Amino acid sequence: MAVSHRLFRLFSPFTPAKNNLSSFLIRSLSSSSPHGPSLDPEIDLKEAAAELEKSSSPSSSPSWTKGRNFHWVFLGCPGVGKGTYASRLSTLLGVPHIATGDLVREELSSSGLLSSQLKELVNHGKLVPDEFIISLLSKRLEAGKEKGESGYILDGFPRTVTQAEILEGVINVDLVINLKLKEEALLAKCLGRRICSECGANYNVACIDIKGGDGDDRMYMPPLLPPPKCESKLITRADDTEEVVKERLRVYNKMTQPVEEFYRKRGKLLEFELPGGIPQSWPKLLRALHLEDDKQSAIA
Ligand SMILES: Nc1ncnc2c1ncn2[C@@H]1O[C@H](COP(=O)(O)OP(=O)(O)O)[C@@H](O)[C@H]1O
Repeated sequence: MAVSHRLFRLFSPFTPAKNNLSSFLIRSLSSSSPHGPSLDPEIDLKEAAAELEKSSSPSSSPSWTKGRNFHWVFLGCPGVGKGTYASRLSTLLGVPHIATGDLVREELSSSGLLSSQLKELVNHGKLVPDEFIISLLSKRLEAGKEKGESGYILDGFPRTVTQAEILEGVINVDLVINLKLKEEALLAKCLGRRICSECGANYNVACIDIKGGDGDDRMYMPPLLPPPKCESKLITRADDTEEVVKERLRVYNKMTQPVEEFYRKRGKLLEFELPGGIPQSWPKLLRALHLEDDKQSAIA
């Protein structure tokens, strides 16, 4: 039996508590999932959306720069820099950066059968089942809501049209930033990625220099090297090998690219082509978002 089916069987008995975010996300999933039995066929997405509207903070501000109830999503291929820019915006806007990849990796660090089955998927560049990711994200959003979080920047979710439909049914996403980068740079950026095993900070040892030509500008991305305190603690993600990155790029094109179209049709997609490294891209991204960062020269 395929790993994803075995995992679905592990998750399908999940019975969420009533009247909370997890409950609505999971019940929405069960009524829309094309590949699994329904947990509660009487609940539909509209009902979930209406209930959530009552229970969550208001999010209908027409301007994405108003207030702190940002519900933003980052899309983009592996290695494009979603984590880097989502985390900078999260600091600037004072809303949490929620990366489903981080939630998955935390889960993988626990032992047990489920964790080893998930590891098999992640380390082969496959997506984990929608049920699992919805369950993880729901728990994270619930915990945030209890702490008074009233907005967030999602990174790595949604990654399938099913996930996007579910999210759209329960939350009013204001803006989807679709980061783009020359394909030649993506693989090099994933292979150069390093993480500090102690503080979790991300670095990149790749020095990318793509010659211009045919109307294209030269693209230079200097390495993002660690400070001395992290230098000896750097690790590489198990899924950042050449073979697995190529598979992740293939999976992105097949499963996640349709999500771009999903948001384009709804007028929520902001396409942003990264012109180079952080010093060039960050100010340009801020301008595209009509944001200002007083400290930008210090942190670029
Ligand atoms: N929304 C999601 N749906 C399914 N799987 C996910 C999702 N988010 C993260 N994952 C799993 O976690 C892995 C790592 O995610 P992430 O850190 O976002 O990687 P990337 O650098 O490829 O964008 C993915 O390859 C996938 O296995």
